[in-house]
Amino acid sequence: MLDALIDVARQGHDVAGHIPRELPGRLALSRRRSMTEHRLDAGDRGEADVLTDPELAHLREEHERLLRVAVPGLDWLHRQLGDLGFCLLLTDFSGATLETRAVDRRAGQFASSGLRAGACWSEQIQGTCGVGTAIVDQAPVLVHGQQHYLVRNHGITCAAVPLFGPEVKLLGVLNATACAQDAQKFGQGLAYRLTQQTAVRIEQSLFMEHFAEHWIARVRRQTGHWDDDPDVLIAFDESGHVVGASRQLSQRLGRRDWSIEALLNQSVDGLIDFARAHPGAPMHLAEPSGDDTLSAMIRAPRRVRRAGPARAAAARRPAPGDGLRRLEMLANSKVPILLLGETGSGKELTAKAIHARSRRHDQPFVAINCAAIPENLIESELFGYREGAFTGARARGSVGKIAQADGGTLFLDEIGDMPLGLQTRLLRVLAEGEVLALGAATPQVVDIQIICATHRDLEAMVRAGQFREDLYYRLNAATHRLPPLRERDDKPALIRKVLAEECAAAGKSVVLSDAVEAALLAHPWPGNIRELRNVLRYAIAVCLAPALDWADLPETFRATVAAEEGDRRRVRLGGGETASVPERDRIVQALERTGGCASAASRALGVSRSTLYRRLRQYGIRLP
Ligand SMILES: Nc1ncnc2c1ncn2[C@@H]1O[C@H](COP(=O)(O)OP(=O)(O)OP(=O)(O)O)[C@@H](O)[C@H]1O
Repeated sequence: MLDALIDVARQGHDVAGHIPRELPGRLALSRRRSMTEHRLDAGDRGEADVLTDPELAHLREEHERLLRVAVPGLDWLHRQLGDLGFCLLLTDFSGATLETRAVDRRAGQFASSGLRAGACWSEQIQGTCGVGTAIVDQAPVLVHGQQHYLVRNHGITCAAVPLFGPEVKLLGVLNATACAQDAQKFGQGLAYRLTQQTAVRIEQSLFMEHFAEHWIARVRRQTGHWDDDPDVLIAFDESGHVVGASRQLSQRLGRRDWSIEALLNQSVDGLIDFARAHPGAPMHLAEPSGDDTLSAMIRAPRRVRRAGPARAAAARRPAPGDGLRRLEMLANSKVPILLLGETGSGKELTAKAIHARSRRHDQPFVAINCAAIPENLIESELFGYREGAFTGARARGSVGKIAQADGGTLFLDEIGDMPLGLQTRLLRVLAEGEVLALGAATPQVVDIQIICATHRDLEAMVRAGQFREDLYYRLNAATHRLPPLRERDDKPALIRKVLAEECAAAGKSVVLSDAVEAALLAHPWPGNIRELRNVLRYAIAVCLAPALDWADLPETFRATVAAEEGDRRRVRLGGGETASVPERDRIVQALERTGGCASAASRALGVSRSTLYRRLRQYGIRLP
């Protein structure tokens, strides 16, 4: 595997600062999208949308982590390029400008060209441009003068580089713009190279921060020349299990499980012992060829896990309604939205709310449940067909759901159940904005906002080869997770809200008795809000008194609650453990005796450190 690392390091070097050969083709495609898909008027001189101050403040809050890490990089780049007449932009993944930098005497001029905080530089709004095209292609781009689609942007030249987070997810774009003449004078190439180098550094800082609780190997190929390759970063845990790697290496490794031993040809104990004995020193790995050397700096975990599982989950838990505003903004910029959540947690309701508050609210909202339609019919349902496309087809053909949603929103529920072949066709719709009906000769251009939803673990499906990785990355830029009802902080308020809605629908007015309220609050609600609504609807229908009583609840629900209460009592009495307790106990005792030191505990138990870590994972034991 060392060869793979050397390749990746070399590739990183080759990519940095070089203008990609395929750029003219990409710009031509973007131009076509601007015309046919975004239907922009190249001569439009109107003011582009700019976020209001409160909207911008909200957006900055949402991207607090990106800003914290990227702003020092933006400032550094400004020190290099500001005096040469460049204005710098940091945008989020939809092209909304979060921060700008320009020297004072030029700031006003740049702002009047739309280079200011809150302005949106998506391709859908500006046509071919640095930021927007870098977002669509997920690759760096250089757009000079008249290569911009809108005439009003012909006077500027832009070097834009996408920024990816540690999970290879697009977070935003770093962009350097100058007046076209200045850029020619002072070197567009220089701006491009420096912007790429800064983007690499920002990505590395994000990686280091994200994996601060893990061991990190910074692998470096030194060539004997002055321009060393960018570091390849690999994060791993004490058992040697690789938990993350920098982008190019991640792509090279695929989604399999890797151990640091396999990647670096060194035992994990050897790496850790070396790092402890020689902090900050590079560890020599190999001499691949001639003068070149490959070395790794091993960084110890910075932070100890402080939060217990419950606190960590609470920290991750979104506040009610949190993020809906951001989704509304995204709905207007045509970034596909992915809603994740258990069944009944409100995905479809959220999709409808996004549509209702978007600019498309008076256009169709078309929903299709990919799990509910037989596999052989989904294709014709989605894409439609021309007359005679297949035996049994309706004589006059049929308009597919995608075309029906033209101008509006297409909601693809249970996207995880979409057959692989159709995923490829959907990807084409997303990339090119065109739909080809079965049996049709020419595609139809469509303008749709796509919202997908699933209760499945798409990442695991990608790993298992059941979901296309490229489609997953297309869809997951704007992901919104709906918490299960049992984890919602607003559970009491939500119960009251659904009760009020169901009372209104039934034309009754009832309240909850204490016993019922306690049962509703304690139940884990595997069917989430749908289950809650059904239980309350039933109870309201049969209730004869002004307060819902225990006896009004559906019998199956009462039986489940009684069983759950029994389980809780057994656990309180310590009787709920399973057969494999002895080994688990021995491990816990060994850790207690050794003050939580994994090495000492593994010696005491007579197993290797990696075996101990495997067991810890297996039994869900966390080190203090
Ligand atoms: N915030 C909410 N307030 C009130 N009712 C809600 C809320 N969210 C969801 N519901 C109700 O819960 C039920 C299920 O919602 P929805 O169909 O949107 O869930 P879903 O996640 O799409 O489910 P599935 O994955 O099974 O399709 C509906 O009756 C809906 O009215």
